[in-house]
Amino acid sequence: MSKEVCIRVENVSKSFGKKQVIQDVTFEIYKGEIFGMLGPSGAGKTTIVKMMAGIDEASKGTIFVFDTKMPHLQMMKRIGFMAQSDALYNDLTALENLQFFAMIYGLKGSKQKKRIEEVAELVNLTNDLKKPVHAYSGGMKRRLSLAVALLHNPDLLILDEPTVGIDPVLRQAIWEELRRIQEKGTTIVVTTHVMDEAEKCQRLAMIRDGRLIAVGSPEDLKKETHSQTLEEAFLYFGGARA
Ligand SMILES: Nc1ncnc2c1ncn2[C@@H]1O[C@H](COP(=O)(O)OP(=O)(O)OP(=O)(O)O)[C@@H](O)[C@H]1O
Repeated sequence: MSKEVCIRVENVSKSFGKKQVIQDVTFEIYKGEIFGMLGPSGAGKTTIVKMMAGIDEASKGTIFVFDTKMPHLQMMKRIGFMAQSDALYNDLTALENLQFFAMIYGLKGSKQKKRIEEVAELVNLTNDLKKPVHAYSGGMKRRLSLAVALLHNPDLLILDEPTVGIDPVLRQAIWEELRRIQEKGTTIVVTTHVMDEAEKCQRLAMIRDGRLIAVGSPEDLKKETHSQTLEEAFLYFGGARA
């Protein structure tokens, strides 16, 4: 794997009104890796990935994606973002949803058709495209959201809790898909509060109370803290900083 930088988070803080929720966070994500953002609910994972995706702006500090300061409209076209709640049109079929978002990305005609077929195949929804989304299960909606995020072939894919509410079998299928996408050279950022998912990432950032408490590969983070599990390592780093 190359060590070229995809995302550089530099001294980033974020406040909502008087409440500071991200405190001077600095780390890098390399091109082509699956990078995890691990932390409990409310730690600040969503806030950080939204700033990476250019949906929100840092109050202090800077985020660079492919050396471009975010937010940046052109760069956002190279990013696929899957939010925590599915932003789908329930009354439309899955195919119509994909066609709608493809149009927004400027994909038309035979190119659009081909790309929709590809992403549907990738998330295993080829045979369910004609169903209205309101007839979809939660897991199918997540997979359709992933397909939407992949439509424009992004160089960077940012997924906010992609497998929440998804059963273990589907969760495994999604991870297999992510690895396939990674093999094509895409950098993937995934937020999670689940330790076994964090284990699947090449490297991860541990976030607690808006602070970066550790960053490294799951192996290194465990070794460094003489821990058997990532959970133990997380508690160690959290406690060491408290
Ligand atoms: N728009 C907002 N206005 C005010 N506070 C906010 C806003 N968005 C997030 N926060 C606060 O920022 C903190 C971090 O929230 P964030 O959603 O980033 O955490 P998270 O780690 O992604 O949690 P979860 O796993 O539950 O999604 C929380 O205290 C949250 O209440």
